[in-house]
Amino acid sequence: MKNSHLNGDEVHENGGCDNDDVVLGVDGGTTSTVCVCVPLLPLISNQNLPNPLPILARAVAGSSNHNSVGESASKDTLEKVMSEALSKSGSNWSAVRAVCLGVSGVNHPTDQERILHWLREIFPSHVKLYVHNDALAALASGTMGKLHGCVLIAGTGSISYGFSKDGREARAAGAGPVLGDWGSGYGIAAQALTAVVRAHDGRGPQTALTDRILKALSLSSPDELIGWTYADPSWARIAALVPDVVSCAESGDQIAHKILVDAVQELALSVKAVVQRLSLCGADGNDSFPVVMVGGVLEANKGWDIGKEVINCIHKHYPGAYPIRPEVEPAVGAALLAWNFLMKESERHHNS
Ligand SMILES: Nc1ncnc2c1ncn2[C@@H]1O[C@H](COP(=O)(O)OP(=O)(O)OP(=O)(O)O)[C@@H](O)[C@H]1O
Repeated sequence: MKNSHLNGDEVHENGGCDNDDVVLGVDGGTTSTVCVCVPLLPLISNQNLPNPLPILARAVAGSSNHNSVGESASKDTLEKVMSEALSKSGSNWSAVRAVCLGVSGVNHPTDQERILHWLREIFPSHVKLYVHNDALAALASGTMGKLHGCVLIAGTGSISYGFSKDGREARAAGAGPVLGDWGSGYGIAAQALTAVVRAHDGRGPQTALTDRILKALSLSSPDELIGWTYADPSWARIAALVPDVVSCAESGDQIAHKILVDAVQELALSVKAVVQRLSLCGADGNDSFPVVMVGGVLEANKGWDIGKEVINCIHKHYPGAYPIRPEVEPAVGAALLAWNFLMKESERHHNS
């Protein structure tokens, strides 16, 4: 493997890269971190992206959200996952031409700067570095690297994130369960558990959620839910109950149905907030724009399909919104973003 020996401003006929040069795309989530290593040349030499995109290697590690695991563990995880992807691809650090990290917990320019500063200690100055919130990588995974439109992520947590054609960005929700992400997996499951306890106390109506959830958790009484939640309050463990809520709603339980209807409203509201702030729908409200749908909660279900209901709700306000369920994972979206940024810089260089 050769070092490209280019500084960032040099542009050759092939876009300024060697055959062996690679791009790293990283999706740093709260649950896991994925890094893909992509060869740069096929991306540069094709006007259209090759389909399927060549992936040299993929590596997976644990959480890299600094809010969850702390800064030092987050750095260790990111470095480890990049190193593993490079070694699996038979490549090494000196072949890296650009890196795009989409990391959850990057919410402020200071988060971005801190990570960029640390990355600069690993990579020499000619390597292009881009650090963003992981939602941006998810958006790019649906738009094949184009930064336009809105992404809705609903997994354990939820967030809506958008980008306008003139480069403005906006987000809504994604602040965690304490701060009201009621459309998230955690939000839905917490509402369901609350409904069970309320019914048991006599503070709320009876619901099929009681039997369903107790069975799923191998518990015999709602009283035991107190010990169950205190034993391990991790968000993903609670959020895992969403398919049980969906089943109850599908069997006609009104409480479960109402919880899902409220979640749909919350998720659609977060998309609408982003669309409004960025005027993605245009002055007359009819412009078309993509809404990239990501996360387990938006999985298509035969009966109660949360993702479909969210889209129906968005369509009432914005008929031009078109849903995209990405065919590639967010880490590939991050690699595509790095490629896109490189192309833009190369164009700017040619035009100057
Ligand atoms: N068929 C389904 N219908 C609805 N929800 C589902 C379905 N399958 C899984 N889920 C829910 O999806 C959530 C997990 O989704 P996902 O794996 O995308 O999240 P994550 O990566 O753990 O979280 P995050 O994106 O917040 O980091 C859980 O709440 C789970 O209960």
